[in-house]
Amino acid sequence: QKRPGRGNDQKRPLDAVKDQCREVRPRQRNKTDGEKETVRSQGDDLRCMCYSNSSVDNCGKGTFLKLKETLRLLNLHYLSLVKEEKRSKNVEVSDIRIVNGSKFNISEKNENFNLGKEFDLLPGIKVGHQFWSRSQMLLAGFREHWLGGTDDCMRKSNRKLEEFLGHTFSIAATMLLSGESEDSVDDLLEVVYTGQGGNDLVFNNRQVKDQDTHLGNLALKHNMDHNVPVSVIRRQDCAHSYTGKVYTYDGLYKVVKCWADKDVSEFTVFKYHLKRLQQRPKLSSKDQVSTIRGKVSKVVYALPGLVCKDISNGQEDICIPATNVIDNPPVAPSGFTYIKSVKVAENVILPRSTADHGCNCKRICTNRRSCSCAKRNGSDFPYVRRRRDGGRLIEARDVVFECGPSCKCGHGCTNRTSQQGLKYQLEVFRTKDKGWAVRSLDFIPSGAPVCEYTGVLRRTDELDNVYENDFIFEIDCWHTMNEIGVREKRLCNVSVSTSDLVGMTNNEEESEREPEYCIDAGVYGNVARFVNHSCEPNLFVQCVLSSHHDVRLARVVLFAADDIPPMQELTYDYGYELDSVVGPDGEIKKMPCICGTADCRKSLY
Ligand SMILES: C[S@@+](CC[C@H](N)C(=O)[O-])C[C@H]1O[C@@H](n2cnc3c(N)ncnc32)[C@H](O)[C@@H]1O
Repeated sequence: QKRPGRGNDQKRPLDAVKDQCREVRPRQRNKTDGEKETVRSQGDDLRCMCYSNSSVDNCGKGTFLKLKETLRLLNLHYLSLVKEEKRSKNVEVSDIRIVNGSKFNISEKNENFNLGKEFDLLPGIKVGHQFWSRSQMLLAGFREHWLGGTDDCMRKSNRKLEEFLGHTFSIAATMLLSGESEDSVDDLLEVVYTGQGGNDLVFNNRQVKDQDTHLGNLALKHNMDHNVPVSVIRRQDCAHSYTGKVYTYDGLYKVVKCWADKDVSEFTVFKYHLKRLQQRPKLSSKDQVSTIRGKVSKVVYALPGLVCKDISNGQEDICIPATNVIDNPPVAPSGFTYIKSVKVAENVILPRSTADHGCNCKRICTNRRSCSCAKRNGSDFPYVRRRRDGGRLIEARDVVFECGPSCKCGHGCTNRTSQQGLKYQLEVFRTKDKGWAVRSLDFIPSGAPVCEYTGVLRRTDELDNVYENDFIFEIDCWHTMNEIGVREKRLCNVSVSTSDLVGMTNNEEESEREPEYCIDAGVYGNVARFVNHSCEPNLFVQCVLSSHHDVRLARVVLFAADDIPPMQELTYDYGYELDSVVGPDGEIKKMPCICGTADCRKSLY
């Protein structure tokens, strides 16, 4: 009888993305798509692109996934560049270098990654969508120009303009509000924007000459004259972002007025009064907190429905609040005891860490040729660390060998990234239909460890309450390495030296058996026990070995597969094989999946 368990089909987020991204093509619009239409707004006629409902649904969902895949590929590219930067002093990772990288030259980007720029609803990019760099916006096709506030469509999109408006003049498609040069009138519904040009970009950004009516400035006037709305992006500082900035899509604005003015130094500047289109989706107050300011302000965000200040009872470095705005009266999560690290069942013996497990590096491991832990990872370091991002896994692997108790390096070594405890402010919250769930109040960068799955480390064949227990995680590292069942190997170009590993068997029959050990979080567990399943998850499961080399007893750590904005539910793919769960009556058990994603498999198992 197969038991409920997880980890059968651990997705390979980045590898899978690499294949799929090749299929991404510029969006082909059908005839009914993108027809000129007059939309009533604030008493005026506005001319903008309008998609029929069905095509918004079809393209919107498909494009959303393509966008996610493109951004994953971009993140992989970024982390690989950071690795290169660490190895060679001549390589510096800048946003522009990311775009100019071989995989991402602009022409290839246009063919493979540009999702199509429109003047209205941008497929795949909803109001509130956050970008972490200009390169992300560029590669997603959201903007076409690297610099400047206003992205006029004169150069690349004349054909589109002709199709759309019958004109060949420039139109602004997107504009960036940096919060630096705008007038004080910005209440999220109305903005007075100062045009572009004439400022010292290299030194202090001050106005050094008059602005002229070229490019973006002219384009914005055309928007006003011809009633074409412009997509507004707001830029904010954000410590978690690798560029130090976050760019939030704030929807469509109409240019209602423009005029020439004098700035404090008496140079001529152009001013544009913009009003947000009321019929477009609004940022909800929660989103405004989380997206407009780039991260959740803990003062503004008072955690409605707080039922427990810290489910870890002070065990974690960062408290984990629980909220419940669903039940009446609201209840707190119960029926388990929080444990920060794995508890080993009495009849399980964890191998002892011996000197030959450890590396001899001093302080931090940097030399991939001499560090014995790096050698086990295919003569490479699996993590990179930049600034204070705490370390990020470049790509999902069959297994990651981290430094451990026998290593001579210190606790700050990047090759101990998953051992540093919680780094993000997580919240357990009650959902309408899936019980408890987890989200983060902080931005989580892709590749960052989110939490380890803790519980009691048990032999799988000794579980007693298996049919009622939803919290069992089977440790299937060995199965992934050997592509047993539906599991797929990760990172095919990295071969793990099996001579180092314990728990391996050459006996085919034995190796095909179900995982021998599992982590049972039914009674003892941590925040990971509340993370739900999704068919399009934003986390992935990574097996990690740090204090021993027995793959059957590997640690299980959840990592971010994407850049995850605040307030988004955290999920991973439970990876059940279909029809693999058998009930006490011998019948196959089914559990419908309600993750709600476009590509939902409709069944957990
Ligand atoms: C590890 S627990 C996750 C936390 C759980 N929601 C809770 O309230 O404790 C796994 C259980 O959550 C529920 N669950 C998680 N993801 C789900 C999904 N996508 N669809 C339906 N139920 C889900 C199922 O009942 C599953 O057995």
